[in-house]
Amino acid sequence: MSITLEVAGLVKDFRVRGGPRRTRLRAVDHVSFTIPPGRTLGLVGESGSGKSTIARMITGLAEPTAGHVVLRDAAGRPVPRGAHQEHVQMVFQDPFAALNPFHTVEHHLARPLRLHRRARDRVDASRRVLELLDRVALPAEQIVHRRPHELSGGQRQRVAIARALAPGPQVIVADEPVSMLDVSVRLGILRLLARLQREEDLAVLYITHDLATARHFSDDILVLYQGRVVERGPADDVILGPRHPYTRLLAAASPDPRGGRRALDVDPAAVVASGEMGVYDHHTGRWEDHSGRPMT
Ligand SMILES: Nc1ncnc2c1ncn2[C@@H]1O[C@H](COP(=O)(O)OP(=O)(O)OP(=O)(O)O)[C@@H](O)[C@H]1O
Repeated sequence: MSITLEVAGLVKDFRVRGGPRRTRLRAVDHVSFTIPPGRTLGLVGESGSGKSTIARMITGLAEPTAGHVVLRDAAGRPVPRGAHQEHVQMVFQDPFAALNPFHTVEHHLARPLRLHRRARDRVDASRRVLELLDRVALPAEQIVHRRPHELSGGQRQRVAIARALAPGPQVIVADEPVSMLDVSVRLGILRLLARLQREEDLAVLYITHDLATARHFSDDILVLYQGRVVERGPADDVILGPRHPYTRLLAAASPDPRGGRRALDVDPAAVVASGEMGVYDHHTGRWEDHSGRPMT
């Protein structure tokens, strides 16, 4: 089954501790996007811009203050809320924290298989566990009885990806899936996610603050600043021809692939001053306000 992820007008407010009652922080401010099957959307923005909060609302770990997360089947019908968990799975930043230190690789994978009725019995579950490990290019027989601390960081993240695949999801939310891994294994994990996406026609939300991998592994990019979308469009257009001062700042501050860091050519104050600017949409080639109306 192919699934499209639709996020419409998503808002999340948090109560600020210690402040006067009713003080709220708007962490996510009317964010909308659609990810069809077989596409990757890169969600970029610096720390605190609201990326993880969006991921948590999509996967049902947090309730939106307003707005909707809708999954649509190939005929455009919404999938009932109760079935979301089976269709949407998350890959977290820290695979060590995401896995239980007391349980073996087999346990981590057999459990979701049984919970989501993807295995008939114990024998079938064991067979499918080996298949899952194969799909994430791990030496199945060698590691199936190991515990998380007996694996390398990259292997742990592959196990976490295998676990995310166990329920047979059509949507994967990958929240900074390589930022805690050794640089030498990052590319391998991103290529694995890209291969799985092609093989399974998955809709992928790739959350990162790294513009270079966002460009390489995403079809489209959405730039988030203080909970708001400020720029969206095809990955190359956004990264190579940024229009919003904030995206320009991000692009200027990101490491030069030839080594070293580029000097900032945008004044951060200009970014703050542009807080009232709208969203630049490369698909339409125009500025829009935050409800999608063209700005003059
Ligand atoms: N449970 C919470 N209670 C109060 N404020 C929160 C909570 N979770 C997040 N926030 C605030 O919401 C804003 C967005 O946080 P979020 O974690 O979504 O950002 P992020 O872009 O994912 O950052 P990072 O890359 O550091 O994870 C931040 O200002 C954060 O302090």
